[in-house]
Amino acid sequence: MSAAVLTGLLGGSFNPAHGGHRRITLFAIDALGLDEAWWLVSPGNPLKPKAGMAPLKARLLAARRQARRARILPTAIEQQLGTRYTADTLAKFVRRYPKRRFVWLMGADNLAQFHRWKDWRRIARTMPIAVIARPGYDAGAMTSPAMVWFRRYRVSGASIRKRGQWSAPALVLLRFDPDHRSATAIRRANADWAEALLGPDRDVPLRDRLTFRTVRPEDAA
Ligand SMILES: Nc1ncnc2c1ncn2[C@@H]1O[C@H](COP(=O)(O)OP(=O)(O)OP(=O)(O)O)[C@@H](O)[C@H]1O
Ligand SMILES: O=C(O)c1ccc[n+]([C@@H]2O[C@H](COP(=O)([O-])O)[C@@H](O)[C@H]2O)c1
Repeated sequence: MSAAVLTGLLGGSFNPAHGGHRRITLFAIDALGLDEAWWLVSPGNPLKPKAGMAPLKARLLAARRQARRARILPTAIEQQLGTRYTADTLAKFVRRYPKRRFVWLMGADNLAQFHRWKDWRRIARTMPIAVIARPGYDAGAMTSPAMVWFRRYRVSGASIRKRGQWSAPALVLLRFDPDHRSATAIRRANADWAEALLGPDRDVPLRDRLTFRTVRPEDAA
């Protein structure tokens, strides 16, 4: 019997996607022995303001560019599922893809505020979580309320590599060369990135922009 496909999930605003996303994802694929990763381009992070958030279409297009020629599949599946909260998305995922196994990936900035996410302990019980070090956030992540709870569930990357031999909750802390890139810095340097990317489509009303065809995880090889 062949082993289940092991897929990493990196949720994000991707406003816009940048080389740091690509690099941390490739690093996680390697460190955890993942077969692939899906980027879940969020319709809207529940904890982030809507102001300044580019249309989903532009964020997905930028994500596709960043993911080129890598085992990374950008998707707007939360838009299709109608979910905003990660706990709801992941509950649907495990029902929808029973033959896959998933690992939730996130940067240390998200571990620092993970205790503010809806049903964060339920997320932790749904699948292992791997946290990638991020400059400026590692100390806050280590002392965060969620990390206090996670301490007893720490495992090594090697234990994720041994497919089928782990169960959630499980937390892996991944250390590597710090990557200083951020979407905030890109927006500061180029506030019009989405307009430029959408080109002639830029005047199409948002509701029509959202009728674009998304890559669906089912289409993944
Ligand atoms: N340079 C980085 N190092 C480690 N993790 C990162 C890095 N950039 C993004 N991430 C992680 O990737 C995921 C998606 O990030 P997101 O789309 O919010 O980008 P961002 O650069 O953090 O954006 P913003 O600056 O707008 O907050 C999050 O889990 C985030 O922690
Ligand atoms: O479910 C929540 O309560 C929740 C709160 C904050 C962030 N998230 C998710 O965290 C992921 C990272 O978001 P971001 O904006 O930091 O890139 C993205 O998938 C969000 O939907 C989820």
